[in-house]
Amino acid sequence: MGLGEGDALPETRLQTAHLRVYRPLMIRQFAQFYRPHLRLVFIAFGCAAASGLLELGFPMAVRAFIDHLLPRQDMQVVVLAIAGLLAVYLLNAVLMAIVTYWGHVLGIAIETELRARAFDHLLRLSHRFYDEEKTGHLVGRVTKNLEDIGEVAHHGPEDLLIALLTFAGAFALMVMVSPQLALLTALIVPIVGWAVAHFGGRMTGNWQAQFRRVGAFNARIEEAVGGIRVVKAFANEAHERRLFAADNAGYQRTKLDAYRIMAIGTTFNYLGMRLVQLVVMLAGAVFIVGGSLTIGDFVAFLLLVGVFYRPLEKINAVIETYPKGIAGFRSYLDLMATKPEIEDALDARPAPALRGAVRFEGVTFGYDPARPVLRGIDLAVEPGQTIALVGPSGAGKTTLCSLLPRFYDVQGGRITIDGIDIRHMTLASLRAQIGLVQQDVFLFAGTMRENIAYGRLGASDEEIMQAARRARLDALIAEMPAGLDTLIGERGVKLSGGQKQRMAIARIFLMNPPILILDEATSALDTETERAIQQALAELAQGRTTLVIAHRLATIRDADRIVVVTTDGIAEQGTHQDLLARPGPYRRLHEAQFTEAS
Ligand SMILES: Nc1ncnc2c1ncn2[C@@H]1O[C@H](COP(=O)(O)OP(=O)(O)OP(=O)(O)O)[C@@H](O)[C@H]1O
Repeated sequence: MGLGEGDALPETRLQTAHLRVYRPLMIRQFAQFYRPHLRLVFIAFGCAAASGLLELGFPMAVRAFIDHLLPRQDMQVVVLAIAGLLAVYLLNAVLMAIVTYWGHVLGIAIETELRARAFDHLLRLSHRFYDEEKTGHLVGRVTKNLEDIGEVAHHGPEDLLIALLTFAGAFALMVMVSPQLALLTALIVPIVGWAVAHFGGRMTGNWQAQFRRVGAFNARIEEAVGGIRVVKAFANEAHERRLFAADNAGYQRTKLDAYRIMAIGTTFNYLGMRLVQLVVMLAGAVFIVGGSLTIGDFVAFLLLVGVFYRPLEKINAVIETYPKGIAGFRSYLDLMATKPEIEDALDARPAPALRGAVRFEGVTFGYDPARPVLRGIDLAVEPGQTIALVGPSGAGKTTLCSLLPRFYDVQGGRITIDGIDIRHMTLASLRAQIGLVQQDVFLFAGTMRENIAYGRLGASDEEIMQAARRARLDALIAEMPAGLDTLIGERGVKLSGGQKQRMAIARIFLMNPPILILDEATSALDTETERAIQQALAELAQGRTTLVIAHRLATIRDADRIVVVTTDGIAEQGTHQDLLARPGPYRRLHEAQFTEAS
């Protein structure tokens, strides 16, 4: 289906990297999800098969009724036969109820499992993946895209089984009743079968497009709502509305394409089926007149044609569900095929309790390997030392620090802690020993207690309060009407910048790691808050190996060592006094800030 002009979908890595997932492989991968539910499979499919067989019996019963019972004109036998049919119907009703409920239990169990795996996979994917992807897209992949898989998981194999049974069974009976009519029917069936397969395939493609569309506007909503304060500050509502309208219209077009396919597909199927009926009626009439077919045979045959087509009709009726489920499973497979860039090595061991001797040895790294940000960096930090990283914006200070918890892996050289290459430690044990206070503090929409406790889940109230006290948050908590239970809004919007930073510091007090990375906030705070935060940070750094990314030189005078990072690497290092004494970049930076401040 063609995309209109100006209609290009945002190209993200995941979207363009659509794998060609071959059908047999896909079916095999899907089949493995049934394995833990074999009992349910047996119940649902067993009942479905039994129900299918009972359905087949009905036309034959009608045939016997017309040709053998009616001519006897014995009401007692007629009533008996109808009572027998009632019993069969009741049994069939029970079977269908079982299939409906337990079949869906099975389907939903599979859908839930897929969703859990997809979410788990998202948690495992690395920073680089998230650098490229948009949240809105990813939300769609775990929610809407998987919606109909449960339906397909339930109905797909069951319908297939019933289809096979009824096709084979009905056709055998048709041949038995009238071989000539059966042959005629068999000639027309492939046309209808082709239509179902063809339009189903086109719908699957359309659903994939719809998912991308939904992803695009989810991302748009997520950005506009997430950045609503910026949108309003620039009074750019009209601009956002226009962008959204374009996405919305794109989705509308794709959906209309779907309904066009559906309309044509349904018409084809309907006509195909009716055509068979008419041909059978015409030919049947000729055979009846010629004396080679009884009325009972004729009626039974027409009913058998109905049974024969039911699976096709069913597939057609759910033409939305199947292709949507298949497209959803493809999107799931695509996501799962994206391997986490950074994972535990096979021989990784949990790190012991670290002392914090950090060494960067000839470290080279670039987000794009062709354009390294860091080249041959050598840096050694003794346990408990505080090292301040300073230098021009974009020099790679943050990048250097993000290599330590392995948010990205070095491309050359290595990083060791206490002499162990960090790639030989398990990620969880490494990261549990590195505390990170970022410039841009992220808080979850919850209470102050929950946010502080994120540093160590399961910490007691006493421990949380102690961490809050050390982060100079106790006065604030005492002021709040709900104390620690105060809700702080999405991303902590109800807190001030300084309060958010102290929340981040409290978390790390609770976490109590031997290594610390402080990305100093650039925004200036009032002197009192600034002092409170500096005191809290100084206390936090005590006894821990600390890397501070410093923007204001005044805050790092007491650092054990100051390292000046420039785009060409480490330009110089030493104490504040040492560096000031030389006419190097530090002195220039210092003079610049000093002149600015005065
Ligand atoms: N996630 C990323 N993907 C691609 N490039 C990045 C990414 N993060 C940073 N960069 C680039 O890497 C370079 C170093 O950035 P980095 O944030 O490490 O600098 P910095 O010294 O910490 O700067 P600042 O003092 O402004 O915070 C910059 O050129 C930046 O554009």
